[in-house]
Amino acid sequence: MKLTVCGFGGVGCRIADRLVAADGDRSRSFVVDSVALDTDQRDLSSLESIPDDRRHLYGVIEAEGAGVEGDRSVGAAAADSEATELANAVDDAVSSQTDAILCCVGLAGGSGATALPRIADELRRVYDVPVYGLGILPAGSPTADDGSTSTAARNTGRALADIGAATDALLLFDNELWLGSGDSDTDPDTRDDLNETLTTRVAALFAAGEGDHDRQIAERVVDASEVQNTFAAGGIATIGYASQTIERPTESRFGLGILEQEGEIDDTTAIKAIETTSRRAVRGKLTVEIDRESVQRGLLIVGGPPDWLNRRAVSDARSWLAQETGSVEIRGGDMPDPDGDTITMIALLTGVGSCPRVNAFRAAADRG
Ligand SMILES: Nc1nc2c(ncn2[C@@H]2O[C@H](COP(=O)(O)OP(=O)(O)OP(=O)(O)O)[C@@H](O)[C@H]2O)c(=O)[nH]1
Repeated sequence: MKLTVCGFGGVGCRIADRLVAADGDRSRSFVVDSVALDTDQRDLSSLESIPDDRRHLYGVIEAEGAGVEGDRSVGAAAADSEATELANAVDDAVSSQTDAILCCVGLAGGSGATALPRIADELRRVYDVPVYGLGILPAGSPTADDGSTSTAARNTGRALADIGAATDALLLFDNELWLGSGDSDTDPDTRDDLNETLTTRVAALFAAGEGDHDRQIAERVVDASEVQNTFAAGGIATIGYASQTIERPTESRFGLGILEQEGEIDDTTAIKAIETTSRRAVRGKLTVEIDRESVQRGLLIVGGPPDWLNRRAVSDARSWLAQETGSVEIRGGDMPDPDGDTITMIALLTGVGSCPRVNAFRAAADRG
């Protein structure tokens, strides 16, 4: 599925930048073009993969090129004063190839989270393609023991409401869930690790439907419309991901290990590998923790060498996901990788009705 990737604010631009870099590293390309919009000149300059002419500093009068330090009212004023320029900047990065526009943002900040809903509204009015949000929840509890709430928590609650309403679906990543103990999500090394974890999952999902230079055609290739139809449930979305290294069996033609060649894999081994990987993807850590029974739609993508993609096992894994989520709309697809040595499972769960962290941030915003 081909994306125009947009970064809004410091966090959003860093993540968009990582996605563009990840796209350059893989054989299946999913990025059509990219754009970075921020009020902070230093953050914009530190990007590595989004081209210079796609980086736009805005709100110089309001923020003086130094960001807004979490102040949503300054961020909103900056976005309002240059709304047309920002929309035009995204416009330049959208082409006839674009299947969807992905808007990345840190929900706790002041610039990106206030600019995104304004621009997303405009993009949805102009384009036929869906506009998806990719939002980062900050680490930490939204409410302190004494009942007080931080600016970051209140900002996040407000951003969830605004961006949720302005986009076709909002994919979330929760820093708290993925943070090692004692780490802080403001530490540059830690946030690079978080961004890597996120990028791996998001890139795997969107690259899944893209051709691998016509190598091997899957029996059931993931189509951009499958991803779009899954996201069409709307609301909150999350990704589950697991991969398992497989050992290809070898046999020797003359015994005693002479002239070893690849042997056939037996069904039981392939079925077991797909079963365990799908369970790990869905029951393991998602990008944001949700109540799995509140999912409306799901997409399960299975990647690996074609002879390991056992039809029955793949179909059983989908049925299992339907049971696990109580959803009747589970789509599926293959991502064959003839030279690969891993089974990869990507589970996209959408239309989430219950997400405890989202509820907690919304409550913090209501209280504040
Ligand atoms: N996953 C991730 N989280 C980050 C990153 N940088 C910051 N955060 C988290 O996002 C929160 C907000 O960070 P800020 O730096 O204020 O956000 P920002 O995007 O620069 O803000 P604006 O540019 O005003 O939109 C931080 O408190 C961290 O919780 C990052 O690169 N990746």
